[in-house]
Amino acid sequence: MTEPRRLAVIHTGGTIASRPSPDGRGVTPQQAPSVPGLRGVEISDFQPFTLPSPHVTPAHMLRLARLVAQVAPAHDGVIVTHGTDTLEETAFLLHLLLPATIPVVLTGSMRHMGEVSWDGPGNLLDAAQVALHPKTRGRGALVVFGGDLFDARTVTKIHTTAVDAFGGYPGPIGRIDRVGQAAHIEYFAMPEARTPYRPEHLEARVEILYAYAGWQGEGYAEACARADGLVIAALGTGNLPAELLPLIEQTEKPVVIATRTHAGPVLPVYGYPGGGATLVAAGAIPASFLNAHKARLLLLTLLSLGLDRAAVRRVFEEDAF
Ligand SMILES: NC(=O)C[C@H](N)C(=O)O
Repeated sequence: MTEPRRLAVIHTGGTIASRPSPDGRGVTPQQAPSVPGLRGVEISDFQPFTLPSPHVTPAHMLRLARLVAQVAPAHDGVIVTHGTDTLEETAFLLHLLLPATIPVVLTGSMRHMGEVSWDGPGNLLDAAQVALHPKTRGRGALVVFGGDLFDARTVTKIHTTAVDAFGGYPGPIGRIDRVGQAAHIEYFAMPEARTPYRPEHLEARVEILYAYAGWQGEGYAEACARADGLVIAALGTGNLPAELLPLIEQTEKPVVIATRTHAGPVLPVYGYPGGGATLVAAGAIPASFLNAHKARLLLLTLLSLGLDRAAVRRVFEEDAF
């Protein structure tokens, strides 16, 4: 007889654990779902917290990363159920903090268990089969949703209600389908080696500012005074209105320039005041291809490790994440 494979399922809340609350005030996380239809798999459930994902903080993510590292050696795969609103942030932090040798797959649902179109069971089964599959070894944290497999660095929530809620440029790195009962899993690229970051805490303060036509820097000075570092969701390839240039020139703290555009890199192309080239010359750090909220988590991790602005710049420049 073959040994059963061991799967750890870590429940954290979200719609996948939700139902309408008895008081009629709306849908809330209540009950962890179970993984359907897996034969020859021994499941251990863990429930470190049960939260809607807008309530999840970097401190919860750090706790979760430690729990995954703790349970992984005794299991063949780990899945994490999570609310979809901040799922990509938790996935990216697990990617940053855990070695790629731990197969950890995050999933959730867009419809709750009381709805006819409840998408929890399919996503759970997909996540479990992906986590346990030999081709998943060495890929670290992944997101599985609607049959698509996503890299934690590029995945993002692209729809507020659709069941295929996740995407992001350049798209999925793999796919799970079924032939009869058997899972058919393909990856479109080989895994990459990388070294995880190991912060003791995530207590640095990093805030995000969102650029818009006509922004004159309102809120910048206040955010800069409070925070250890800033991320700006800038325009296009990382450009800002001219008024921001002198503010950034005067800032000693790291200012990372991401983009509010949904795909593509931040590059020092434009030389008009506030153009990307002038911001970089003023000391700002381009976020590469990370969206603003993932750039924030990377900056938060690096500042919590005590890196200075020059060292932070190198990490972003070298895509060392
Ligand atoms: N589909 C979901 O899970 C959304 C929910 N608001 C959450 O992120 O917790």
